[in-house]
Amino acid sequence: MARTSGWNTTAAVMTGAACALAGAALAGYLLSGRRPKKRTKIIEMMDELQKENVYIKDKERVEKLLCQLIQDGKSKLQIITDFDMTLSRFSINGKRCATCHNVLEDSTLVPESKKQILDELRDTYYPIEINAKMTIEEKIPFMMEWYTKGTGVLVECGLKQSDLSLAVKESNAQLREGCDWQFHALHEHSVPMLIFSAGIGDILEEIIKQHSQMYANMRVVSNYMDFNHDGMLVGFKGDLVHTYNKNEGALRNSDYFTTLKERRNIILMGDSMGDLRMADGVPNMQQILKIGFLNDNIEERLEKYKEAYDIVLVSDSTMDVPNAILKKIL
Ligand SMILES: Nc1ccn([C@@H]2O[C@H](COP(=O)(O)O)[C@@H](O)[C@H]2O)c(=O)n1
Ligand SMILES: [Mg+2]
Repeated sequence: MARTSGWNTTAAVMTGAACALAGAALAGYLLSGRRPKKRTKIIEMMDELQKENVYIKDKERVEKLLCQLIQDGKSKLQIITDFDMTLSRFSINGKRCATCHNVLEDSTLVPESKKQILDELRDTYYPIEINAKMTIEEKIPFMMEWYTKGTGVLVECGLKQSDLSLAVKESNAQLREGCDWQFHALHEHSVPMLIFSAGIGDILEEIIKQHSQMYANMRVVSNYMDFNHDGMLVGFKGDLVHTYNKNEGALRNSDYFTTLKERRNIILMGDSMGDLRMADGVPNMQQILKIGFLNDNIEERLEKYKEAYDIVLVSDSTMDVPNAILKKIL
């Protein structure tokens, strides 16, 4: 078991009725002579949640949720997460990291003439994706247009399956710090993880393989490439997944959620308002803790994110908060 000694104790202390324990304030009191501020709640006791970039609008709700998730334990838990800019990093030293699409679009596999078209598409549609004023319904036709045109251009580039690995290697796509620990821990504790992405499934898996590991408890729903017998890209399989249709299609005819029906508690992680719909197909859901990474257009979107996500992490390049919560549940 890959547990650190710290977590066994913490997990034990935090179970069941012990959720409202007072913490280790006595030492501070004896040292300072001043009456310490009592920390009686889980959200107060978790250092990761005290950071300035962590926003929790309804602390009472999150406290109750955390208590319930901890009390119900790992056997009732499943994870549903977005990939690009949620599991993967948004930027490194101020430079944007590649999304799955960018891995190909910016690679040497794509001729300059096509790059120009793809750049123009990105400049047109990405501002719409992150626009704080438009509704999801207003954005959907634009996302359909972007994804249809963009994948169409990729198909015209004569991409080969055998080139994908090198394209990922040469890109700056990265996983957030702490993903490796998280993937390993979820696998060790047999907690299922659904990765629901409007990126490109083949690239997503390659990024995970190169920077961590694909485990048996992971299931990916995404846009997968269709290659012919010669390994040339000829199209994309199935219905298109874009940023704002994650509530439909892909999982409708699948038995994924039904086989997990006893796992009624969800931790959902995403970076867009569309990601909030990823758990729409879960039957008999009991608790859902929504953790949102806000990476871009921050000021304009913060209020909406605080309304929609239980915990909002602003410009955070790590998995520290989700992992701290998982350490209490697993
Ligand atoms: N041509 C495109 C199309 C989309 N993107 C970005 O991909 C992300 C979608 O993947 P998720 O895992 O987050 O669902 C989204 O952030 C789009 O901006 C792109 O870069 N190029
Ligand atoms: Mg994303």
